[in-house]
This record gives sequence, C-alpha cells and structure tokens, in this order.
Amino acid sequence: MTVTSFDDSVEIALGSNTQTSVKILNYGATVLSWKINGKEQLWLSEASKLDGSRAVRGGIPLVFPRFGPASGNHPATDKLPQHGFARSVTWELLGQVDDHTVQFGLGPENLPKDIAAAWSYDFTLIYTVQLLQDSLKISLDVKNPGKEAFDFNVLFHTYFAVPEVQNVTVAGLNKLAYFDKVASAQVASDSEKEVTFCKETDRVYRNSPAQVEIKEGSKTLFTVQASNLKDTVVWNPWTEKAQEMSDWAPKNGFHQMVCVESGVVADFAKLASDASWTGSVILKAHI
Ligand SMILES: O=P(O)(O)OC[C@H]1O[C@@H](O)[C@H](O)[C@@H](O)[C@@H]1O
Repeated sequence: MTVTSFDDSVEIALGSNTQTSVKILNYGATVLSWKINGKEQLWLSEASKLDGSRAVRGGIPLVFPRFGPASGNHPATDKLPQHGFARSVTWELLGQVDDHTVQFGLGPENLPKDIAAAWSYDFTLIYTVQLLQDSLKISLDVKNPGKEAFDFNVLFHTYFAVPEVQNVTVAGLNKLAYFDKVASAQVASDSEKEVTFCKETDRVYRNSPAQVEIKEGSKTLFTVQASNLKDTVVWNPWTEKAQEMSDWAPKNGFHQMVCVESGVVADFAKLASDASWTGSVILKAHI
C-alpha cells in the first residue's frame, strides 16, 4: 500500500498494484474516485468543479450538519446552505493512520467567517477513509468539545457507478415506509419488491436496515453496510433535474449512477457537551 499526498488531494493505492485505489480531495474531504482493479466504482460528473468553488457533483460528498434545504423550523441550522457546510470547505489532512488509512479533520478554525457565524458551535470532525481489497470503509467521528449541545444530520452521499440504472434495484428496503421528496408525501408502505428506477427518485427511509444491496438482476453490484446510521436516502435525478443542474454532465449520465446514502437525516441527532458520536459505512463492490 502507498499513500501519496498532492497539493489538493491524497491517494491510497494497494501495494504496487495501483489499479486499486482511492482518491480524496481535501476540499470537502470528498472521495473522488474508488477503483478496484482499474474499474471505477463511483460516478463523478464530467462538469463537476474540483477547484473548491462548489461542492463536488459525484464521488462521496459529506453532508453535515444539516440534510436538505433550510426547513424554516430549525433555527440552529436554517442559516446554512443545502446539505450543510462539510462538503464545501477545505479539510485538514491529519495524515496516515496506517498504510491504507488516512484521516481528515475539520473544526471551527477551518470554516469561512460567514459559515462560522451561521453555525457557531464548537466541534471536531474526524473523517477516516480506509481502502481494502474489495471495499472502502468510511467513518466519521463527531465530537463536541464545547459547553453547548448541538443538533446535527450526517450523510455519506455516495454516487455509485452502475452500468444502467434501469436494470438496477436496491434490495433491503422492501415494503418499508419512506418519505417521497418528489411528491412531498409520506408513503406508508411500498408495494414494489425492490426499489427500481424509471423516473426521478428521491426517498428518505427512516430506520432502514443496516445492510442494503445494489443489484443488477440476481447479481449484487454493491453491499452497503452501515453502523450507527439509521436512515437511507435513495436518489436519482432523472432527465429534468439532471438538465437543471449546471454541474451535471453528461446530461444522460443519470443512467450510469445511483445514490444510496447512509446517514442520520430523518431527525437531528443531538450531541451533548463533551460527548462524541461515530457513524461508518463499509462499501463493498462485488466484482
Ligand atoms: O444538488 P445537491 O445539493 O447536491 O443535492 C442532491 C440531492 O441530494 C439528495 O440527498 C437529496 O435527497 C435530494 O433532494 C437532492 O436533490
């Protein structure tokens, strides 16, 4: 294994076999690329900005401390942009934990003034990315060294690369209630056997199972194994939404991706003074 630091990013490669690797941008601590034997496992928009001017469109952006747009009923995070600030600020590379693991850190000192003013809590985030032979383990520690408790959402907004989303299903969410963000309605139970994709899909499953699978027919493409992350978001923008996003390319690229995102988003988690919290996901690619 080798870890190489660049000015704006860090890359971990498996031994001399550089065909299996992960690349993380310091901006947002966003995983940009995860390759196994040369095959890219994540979708990244060709029009995504990678220069720190806006959040990366693709890979694994981190959502913290709020999910979605301001709701108007949560003053502590309502001044923050959609999906919070973690994905659109530059993290500090803390270094290597071992030859296949790196850590990034973020605290109030890393925030631009306007964001620090909008969310003035004391906090420490430690993001750990570990590359294994066929999987990627990503883990976030949230610490509250301050005197005041704070609320937070967190989400690993993973854009999986798939051959054709219309042939893909997400298994493990069968018959669960979900909030349909497209219809803005709670759906009591789902008659579909597995989640399928033939239109814009934007669902929040509260208290979802720890393990879900992304499948193509009977073949499992990815297993997503979450710890201490009770919700799952499933998203594909489809034709019109992709068209509307200036950083989405190619426009029909939504056929080659699906977001299956593990997190705590249906409700805010609360972190008391001096408390800490950890959530992690193991993404396993079946190749
Ligand atoms: O365009 P953004 O801010 O990256 O968000 C992308 C999508 O992220 C998903 O997590 C949300 O459920 C969607 O509603 C949202 O459209």
